[in-house]
Amino acid sequence: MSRIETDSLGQVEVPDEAYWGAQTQRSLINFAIGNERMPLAVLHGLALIKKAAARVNDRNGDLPADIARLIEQAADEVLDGKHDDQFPLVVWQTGSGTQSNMNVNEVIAGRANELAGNPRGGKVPVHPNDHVNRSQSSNDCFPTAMHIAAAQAVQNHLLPAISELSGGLAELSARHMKLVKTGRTHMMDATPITFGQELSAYIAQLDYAERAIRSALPDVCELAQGGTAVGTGLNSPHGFGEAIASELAALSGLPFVTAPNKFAALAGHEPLTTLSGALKTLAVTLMKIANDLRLLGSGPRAGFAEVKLPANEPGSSIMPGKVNPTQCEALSMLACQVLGNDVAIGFAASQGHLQLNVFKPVIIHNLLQSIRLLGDGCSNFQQHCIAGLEPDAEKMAEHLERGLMLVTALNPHIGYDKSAEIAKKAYAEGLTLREAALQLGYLTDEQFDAWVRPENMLEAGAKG
Ligand SMILES: O=C(O)C[C@H](O)C(=O)O
Repeated sequence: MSRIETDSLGQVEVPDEAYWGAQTQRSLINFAIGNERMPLAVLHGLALIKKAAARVNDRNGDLPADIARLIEQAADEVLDGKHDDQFPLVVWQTGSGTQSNMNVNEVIAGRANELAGNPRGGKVPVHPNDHVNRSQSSNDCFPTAMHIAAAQAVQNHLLPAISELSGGLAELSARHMKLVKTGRTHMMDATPITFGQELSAYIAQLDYAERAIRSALPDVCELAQGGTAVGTGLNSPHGFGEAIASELAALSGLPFVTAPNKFAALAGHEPLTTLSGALKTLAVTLMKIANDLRLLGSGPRAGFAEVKLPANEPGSSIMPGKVNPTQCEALSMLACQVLGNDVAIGFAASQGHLQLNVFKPVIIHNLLQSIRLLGDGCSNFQQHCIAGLEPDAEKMAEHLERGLMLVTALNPHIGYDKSAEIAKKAYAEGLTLREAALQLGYLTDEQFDAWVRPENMLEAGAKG
């Protein structure tokens, strides 16, 4: 069953059960592209704006109090997730997000009218444009919703997940701070390091990424709302931007403020581009961690085999007993996606034409996907990889003993050239360093014991 809804182009048939109106229905018909829905976080961001706008408009005397109350009530239902099925539009629509803004305006009006005792949908007593969209344009609402959604996702999902992974690595690092193993540079044997030291690098790298993300947040907390169509604020009252930003801050608990230049807030997306750059830094860090651990876990017989990754599931459908570094694979795949998303965001953000950037949906779709993947990735990797990861101390000791670069400890005693001769002879003739050194007559057995001590080669100022 259907009903007739109208917009400025005429009449449209809308399913009876839908709260939306003509403009949402037209978008559904005109943009049957892909199956990427507009993220719910953006739609909830828009609903929060409608609620805040109703309050400010009510206070200013720009909306009758009963209409404002109906809008707030319907917006609250949307925010509670009661109407999530009423937002069917895809990302690949108008570049300003107008159709999703209208989708939210129509659903809130459609439900408010029902709450007022009228049939679902329609424009009486609550009109989607005149009342729900009062003092607003999609051009300021949509970027505001983008910033709200991004800030909430970073604050509530990503930052706690980074701490979780960092905490797990810190615990593992502390537990193995004295476990000596061979270091590797250029993928070749180098001087010793402890497993704890090796892991401490990952924690510091995560800290850099986290700091970059945190420092992007203040600009993301600046909101375009109040700029209306082109940034001048036409059709909104004086002070509307400041008033709605503080209303949104109070409603969300996040430190939102009005953007100092509304023209830039509509036409550009520098704050979200910067945030995406910081997410790229985190993806780069996670890629390094995942790659290192799958290398160190390679084997179990014919690889490095210095760490044992948790055996979470059978790895192969054909090779019995094989276990694969699947957590590292998932983490590095999602890092690739985030790196790609950052490229798409960069292209899209560079396409501001005159007063409006019309690549907004693709920016926020990619950005929220990156935040979600990184947050889930950090938590999942902690729980299903780091928490169950154990070093193989025996294998580490074996590699250390056979390693030729312990010879570096002899540099201060016999010089680089003689030390190099020892290493080359040991490698060429399959000897230990000790055997080669003694055969060359460059030092005694006792001197070798005193000078070549991996545990004394782990910090600045140490001399073998
Ligand atoms: O939807 C609006 O409020 C404005 C639209 O994006 C436009 O600039 O044409």
